[in-house]
Amino acid sequence: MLRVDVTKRLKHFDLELEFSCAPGTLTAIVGPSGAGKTTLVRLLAGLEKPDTGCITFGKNVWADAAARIFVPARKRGLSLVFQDYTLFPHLSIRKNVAFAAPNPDRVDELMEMFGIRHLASSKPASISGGERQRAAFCQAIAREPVLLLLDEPFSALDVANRRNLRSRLKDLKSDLNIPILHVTHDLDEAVFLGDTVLAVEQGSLSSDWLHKQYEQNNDVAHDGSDYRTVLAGNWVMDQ
Ligand SMILES: Nc1ncnc2c1ncn2[C@@H]1O[C@H](COP(=O)(O)OP(=O)(O)OP(=O)(O)O)[C@@H](O)[C@H]1O
Repeated sequence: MLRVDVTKRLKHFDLELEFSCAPGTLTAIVGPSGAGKTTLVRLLAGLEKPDTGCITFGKNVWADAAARIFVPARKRGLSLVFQDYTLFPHLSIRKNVAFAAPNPDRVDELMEMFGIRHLASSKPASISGGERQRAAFCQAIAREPVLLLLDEPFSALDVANRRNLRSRLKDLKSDLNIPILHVTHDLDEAVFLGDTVLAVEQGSLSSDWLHKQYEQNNDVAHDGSDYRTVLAGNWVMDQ
């Protein structure tokens, strides 16, 4: 279980967040631009230190401001996928995916699942953006991380690639059995993928923003699900 209870002073407001994510579940983080979503990802990834509070993963303390404990990114055993794919340009796609992967069989299985097995010997520069992002996903998962952090991983993709990757992620979610944190601007995507949807506004959890979005979206999400159902359930954590 990932537990987060931190504050961090930002330029215009304080980030103050408290929540937890269980293994096998996906927590979608939504909210307006500049709300602090990427800062949260950077705190979890070990790229920034909280000013106060703790981040723990199971029995491991990753950050504790009072005790001056801070475990750096490379020692947290997590994977991070951004909007911009993070592949080594000089390595083939298979070597990229296999980089830091403990189990070679899993590499081939994941490449098959993400539809990039035929690109095994290609270099990143010679394949499409969507294929590169699929390879970046495979690489992130093949490392067998304890936590998967996704920061707008689909936002540079066209609709078809976006849908394809979304579905793969949904299929994999419970199999991976790790907490997944997914930052997105797309509320439909958050509702489609998320077991929990957290809205962050000005650094704090707030369901107000989500309610406003729901009203503007005319009650019904594009996939047919009703935001009202989502908002009435346990999906949204109210502060
Ligand atoms: N290290 C920092 N120190 C002080 N302020 C920061 C720091 N990093 C980001 N900020 C500020 O904190 C706010 C939140 O930024 P952040 O990138 O986390 O938002 P976001 O929700 O991810 O936005 P977007 O959806 O546009 O990517 C912004 O006003 C930003 O200028």
